[in-house]
Amino acid sequence: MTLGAAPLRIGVLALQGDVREHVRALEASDVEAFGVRRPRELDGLDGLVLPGGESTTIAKLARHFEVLEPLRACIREGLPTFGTCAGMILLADRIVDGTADQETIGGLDVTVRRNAFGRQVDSFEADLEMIGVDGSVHAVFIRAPWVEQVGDGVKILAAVGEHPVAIRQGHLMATSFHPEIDGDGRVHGAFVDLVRGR
Ligand SMILES: NC(=O)CC[C@H](N)C(=O)O
Repeated sequence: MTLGAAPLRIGVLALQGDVREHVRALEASDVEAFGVRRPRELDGLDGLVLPGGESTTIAKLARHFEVLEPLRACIREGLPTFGTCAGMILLADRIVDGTADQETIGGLDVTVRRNAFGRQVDSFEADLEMIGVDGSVHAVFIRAPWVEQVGDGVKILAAVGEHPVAIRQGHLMATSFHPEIDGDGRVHGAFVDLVRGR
């Protein structure tokens, strides 16, 4: 008899945003998923999701809970991490239209523009082709960022017009949209594949 491997453990940063929906979407890929907030809860994770919400608020809360530096350290050390919407902004090394004192966690060699699609199209939905996901992805954008400039190591997985909205750089992945809304878990599945591959 062989023993089954322990399921992967994936944390969802639970400072703000739709944590429960991310947990559910991850569970569709047979992983153990749960909210994390304290530095010690990052110990032993196989992967991490940074949800959408308000990037300025999440960064401030991360400072308050003294988890900002531990998050930076985990990402530097190679923890596979998936940022969605505000989570994409938090993973970006550079942002445009942030607030004056806005901090990010960083790690992705990209410039991300906040609220990029403008007031006319504050929120919209689109069916996209995305590298690594079979079939089209129904993507929900809510005051979403786009990727304005990418470094050499960044692979563009999906775009709206000429604007990248899903990217990967090594152990990091990010989408401008909210795959936990209206999704069927396939985008989270692509992230779980990334985690399994590392
Ligand atoms: N849905 C979202 O996560 C919106 C992101 C938000 N506009 C920000 O700047 O953080």
